[in-house]
Amino acid sequence: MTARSTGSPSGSPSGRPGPASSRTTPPPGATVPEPSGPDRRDLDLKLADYDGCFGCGDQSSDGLRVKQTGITGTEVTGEFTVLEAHQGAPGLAHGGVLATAMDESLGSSAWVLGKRYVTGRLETDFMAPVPVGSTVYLRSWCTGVDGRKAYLQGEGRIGGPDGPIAVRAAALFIEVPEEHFSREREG
Ligand SMILES: CCCCCCCCCCCCCC(=O)SCCNC(=O)CCNC(=O)[C@H](O)C(C)(C)COP(=O)(O)OP(=O)(O)OC[C@H]1O[C@@H](n2cnc3c(N)ncnc32)[C@H](O)[C@@H]1OP(=O)(O)O
Repeated sequence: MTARSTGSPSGSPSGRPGPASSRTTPPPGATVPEPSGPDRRDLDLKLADYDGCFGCGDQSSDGLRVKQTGITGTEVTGEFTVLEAHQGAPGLAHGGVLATAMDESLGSSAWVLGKRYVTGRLETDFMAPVPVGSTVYLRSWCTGVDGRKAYLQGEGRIGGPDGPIAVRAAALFIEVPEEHFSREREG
């Protein structure tokens, strides 16, 4: 696997600091590997096998049903529409729903790295309220990998890929062995 240097973190469109704390910022020397995960066709097959995810599955009527729309390097784009079931304050998306959408998006970007990752830490900045009925455009990318730790950032924009930023996120994902998931199921 070849590697390139860690890119600089996303800018700060509002003058606020970026979303990443020291725990979600890659250490010096961390690199972003070339993705070795699935191509688009494999991805569709994989998702067809797994409808139960609250973030992207089709089985949960109140789930977010995030649709992944593109993969370029480690950057994954997706979108979902805010339903009434996703409200916090009347008419507005619940912050936890937006955090879940970011977890899904960041997790998809980790997934294209080609290993099994779970979210260890998730940080979010809520930048603007999101009305029910809005489509939120998600974008996440990897900022560095250091051993078992993958660092990711992402954003959700309202109404279009270039719309106003509603939420920004930074996360640390941890690589786990396959047994992680069977162990969790067995309790
Ligand atoms: C393209 C589209 C594709 C779509 C495909 C589907 C995508 C699906 C997307 C779905 C998306 C949804 C995804 C989800 O929702 S995943 C579900 C939510 N997450 C979990 O359930 C994870 C629960 N936690 C655990 O299982 C364990 O705690 C893990 C496995 C994370 C670590 O326990 P483990 O015993 O294995 O390892 P360790 O404790 O030695 O830690 C290892 C290292 O990591 C560091 N560390 C750990 N935690 C933190 C922290 N919080 N901040 C800072 N650092 C942290 C730690 O200090 C250590 O560092 P060092 O001492 O080595 O330096």
